[in-house]
Amino acid sequence: MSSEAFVTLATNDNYAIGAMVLASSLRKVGTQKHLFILITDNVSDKIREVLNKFFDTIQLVNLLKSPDPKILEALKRPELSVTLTKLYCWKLTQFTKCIFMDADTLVVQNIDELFERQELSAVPDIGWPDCFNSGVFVYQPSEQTFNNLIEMAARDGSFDGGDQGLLNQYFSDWSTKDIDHHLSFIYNMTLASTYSYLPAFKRFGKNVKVIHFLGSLKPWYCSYNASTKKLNTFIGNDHAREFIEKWWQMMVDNVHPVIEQLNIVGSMSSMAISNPNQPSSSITTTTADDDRYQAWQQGQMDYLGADSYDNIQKRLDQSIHGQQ
Ligand SMILES: O=c1ccn([C@@H]2O[C@H](COP(=O)(O)OP(=O)(O)O[C@H]3O[C@H](CO)[C@@H](O)[C@H](O)[C@H]3O)[C@@H](O)[C@H]2O)c(=O)[nH]1
Ligand SMILES: [Mn+2]
Repeated sequence: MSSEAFVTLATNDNYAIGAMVLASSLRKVGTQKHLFILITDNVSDKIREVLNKFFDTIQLVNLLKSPDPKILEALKRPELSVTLTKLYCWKLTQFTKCIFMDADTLVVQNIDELFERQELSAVPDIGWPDCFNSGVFVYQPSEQTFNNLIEMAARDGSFDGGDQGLLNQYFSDWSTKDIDHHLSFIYNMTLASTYSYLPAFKRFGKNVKVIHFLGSLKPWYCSYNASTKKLNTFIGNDHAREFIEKWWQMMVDNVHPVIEQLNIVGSMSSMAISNPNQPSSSITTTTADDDRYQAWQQGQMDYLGADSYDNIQKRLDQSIHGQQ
């Protein structure tokens, strides 16, 4: 077994779909590295079956039942539970070096060269470039580091309530200590950069190796027409659209056939690709009925049903009008 791995995390079926697309994209660019996913109880059995086809190892972690008192102490802050799950990647000491990638990333060129970098290497966050973005990072598994991180989470919390704040607190000299720990932006290009610095994107965009769909508009919330290879509705610039369509094309070409082969589309009563911020009833697509199944066969996949546009619109309204 290779001693180096790409590691991701999914705590629900939505992110698991993202993880499958990520894994497909990694294989498509020819990596031979181990593909590893951490999941929690909430990932459905059907989706786990599909994940098996994409990942070499699926590891279930269940923090809530963890016997470790330090973890339970930290879990008094429920919003940290997902954060702590990501930290579990440090426990994979069967590997000497790993690259953690968020489930909302897509690889478009081989990135195996990152295994030559040291812990902790990452890309500056475009919101505050003295902090790194924790969507892609090179690290070295270690029980000691894991314990230190959990201790810090329990003691100090995280300044942004997520793993990114905590990791930046822990690796606090990242921005000043060693420039070799700064990865090029091409390893974690966030879509917002196509809005905030378009000329740079036009000049360097072709070099991009990893796209990160950071923020609340995840590709799986968009509705895509596989016949026209276009998003059905999309508010945003053409570059962002192009990347989301790339994600969807990977989904249609590599993930959907596996789901179909396992006969999940026909047998599932509902496929809950839902947004945790919205009531799930309004955005659950029932795939069992014949009409939906036929639509799938014709490439008309609309995971979120007709309501997806409304939900995106609502979220955009919230950000434009500043309502939380
Ligand atoms: O309900 C959830 C939420 C997140 N994740 C996993 O955690 C990652 C991070 O969440 P994400 O929604 O991708 O966050 P971002 O929109 O990317 O926001 C930023 O803030 C997060 C919290 O600090 C960091 O984890 C991210 O790396 C950083 O890019 C995901 O990709 C998944 O792998 C789940 O499995 N389930
Ligand atoms: Mn992310």
